[in-house]
Amino acid sequence: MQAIIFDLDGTLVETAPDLHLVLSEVMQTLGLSAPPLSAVRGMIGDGARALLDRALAAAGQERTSQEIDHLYAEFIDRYTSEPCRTSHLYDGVTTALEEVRAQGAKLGVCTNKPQRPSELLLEALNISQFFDAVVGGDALDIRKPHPGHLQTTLDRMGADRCDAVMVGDSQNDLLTARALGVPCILVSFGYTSVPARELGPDRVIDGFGELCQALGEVRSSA
Ligand SMILES: O=C(O)COP(=O)(O)O
Ligand SMILES: [Mg+2]
Repeated sequence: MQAIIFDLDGTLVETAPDLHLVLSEVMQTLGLSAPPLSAVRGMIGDGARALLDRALAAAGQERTSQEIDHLYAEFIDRYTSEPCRTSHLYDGVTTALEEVRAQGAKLGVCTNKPQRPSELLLEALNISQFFDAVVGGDALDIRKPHPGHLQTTLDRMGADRCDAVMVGDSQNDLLTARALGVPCILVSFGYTSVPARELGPDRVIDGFGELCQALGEVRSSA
């Protein structure tokens, strides 16, 4: 039985505008402006704390780790209280999830977004029922690109890595999958400073309408 593990931000859900909004609110408490949305899109992928670090660095700010802890707590509080203001599924996500589920695949989410807002977001977008496991970036001591994050997701899904395919948007997803010998499909529309095609995954898809065919091709060349 096939196991498909999805990244969340930039793969299933367009979350950058909401992350940008919360970042702006938190930075405003310091009298600072957040970087523009276009720049923030390139800062997502290593969790909320890394986003905050990168945004502060872009604003030329050096803060103590205690100050950053405080800001991070503020960020998580605000984001968790309203994780889905404008966030939305990319076109075709629900249909594609229905299709692969109907074919008997087990599905999981392996994301560097913290656990609680990840779960709330999936519920708000009405897709949480598709997943056998969701493992957020603060659920373990490690996170992507550490392969243990993907391995734990597979374990919680009751799936084997030999049956797995990772679907993501960034180098982190590709590195994580490769480290476990899992094929990787990248979407071309997510959050990555290096375009998906240049990263060299097994397949690139430009939309979720292409997912089933790409899964078939990856499986037959495995
Ligand atoms: O929140 C982030 O920084 C990234 O999350 P992702 O792993 O779902 O892309
Ligand atoms: Mg992502």
